[in-house]
Amino acid sequence: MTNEVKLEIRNMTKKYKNGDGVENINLKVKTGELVTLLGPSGCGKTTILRTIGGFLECTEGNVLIDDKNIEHLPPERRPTAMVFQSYNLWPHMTVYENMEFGLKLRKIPKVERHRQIMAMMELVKITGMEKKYPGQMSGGQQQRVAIARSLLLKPDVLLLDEPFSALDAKIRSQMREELRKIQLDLNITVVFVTHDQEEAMALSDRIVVMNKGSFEQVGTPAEIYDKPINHYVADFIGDMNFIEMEDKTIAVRPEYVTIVSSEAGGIAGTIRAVMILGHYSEVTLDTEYGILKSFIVGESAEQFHPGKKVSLSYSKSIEFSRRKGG
Ligand SMILES: Nc1ncnc2c1ncn2[C@@H]1O[C@H](COP(=O)(O)OP(=O)(O)OP(=O)(O)O)[C@@H](O)[C@H]1O
Repeated sequence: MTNEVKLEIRNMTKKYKNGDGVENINLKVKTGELVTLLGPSGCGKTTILRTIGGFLECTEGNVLIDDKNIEHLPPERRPTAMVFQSYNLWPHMTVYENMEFGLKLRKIPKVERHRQIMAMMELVKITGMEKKYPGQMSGGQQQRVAIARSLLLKPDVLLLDEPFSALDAKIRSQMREELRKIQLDLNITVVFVTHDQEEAMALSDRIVVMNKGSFEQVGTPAEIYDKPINHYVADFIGDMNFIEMEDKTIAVRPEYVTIVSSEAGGIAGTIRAVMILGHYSEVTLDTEYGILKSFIVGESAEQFHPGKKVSLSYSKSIEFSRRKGG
């Protein structure tokens, strides 16, 4: 990643006729950076991606790549390429033909096309599948073809709209890792859309947390996780306990909650349930602040059973004032 700005969205608003859309969006993405738009369904992630790709017109504001306004350009003339959730491969073309199509349009000579396609197939690990049709491949393989096809166009900015959401959990995390590696190796600038916070945390240089058409917080995964700026972000990312006081809310991650014997002071609680989740256990407790959770690593959760009276303390917390905490 470098410090130069590759993509800039400046004061962008996109409103649909019914009033839905996104408002006053500002974002700078650096060359080689992977920025993820993260938020619940309907918050406007795809709308932003489509305005960058040229599939939607901004109502107000600009989209710039390398400081040049690209708004007058149709999608195919923009220095962007988009990969969709549904792969969008041409079913009547082989893998090879799918990948070759864009290069032909760009008048790349045949020998050079072949060289580039073979190298790209190797990069995304689909070597040997060039004669297959999309219908003869798994979802993960088809998405590899779709990503390869986009990368062959050497876009300045690659736009990925929930590319892995149709894949099962294991393939999904594998694809995520591979994408990140390719993206770093080739130093590609990526805007990635997902509603999956784990995917966003695992992949991104920076995450934009969205809510109802605007940005709540922009930051590195660690900043978003450790220093959420408000109740919404704290609640949306990871697990969080909220302890409501008169004038403020104290937010505590369950991994920072420790359970001790009831004589020890702190917040009194009664164990409600213990769930062993592999490498850690989730203990839920009834307290005067409602239900609170603690994550415990290792075997120590075995000493807790429902009904046991205990005491809670926490080592790290974030405070939101009630007024602006929202
Ligand atoms: N063509 C359209 N006409 C009118 N409203 C639209 C149109 N497309 C999207 N919307 C609305 O704009 C808002 C943002 O939609 P968008 O698809 O950008 O959200 P999203 O965050 O990508 O959601 P998802 O995760 O479900 O894809 C939603 O309220 C949606 O209903």
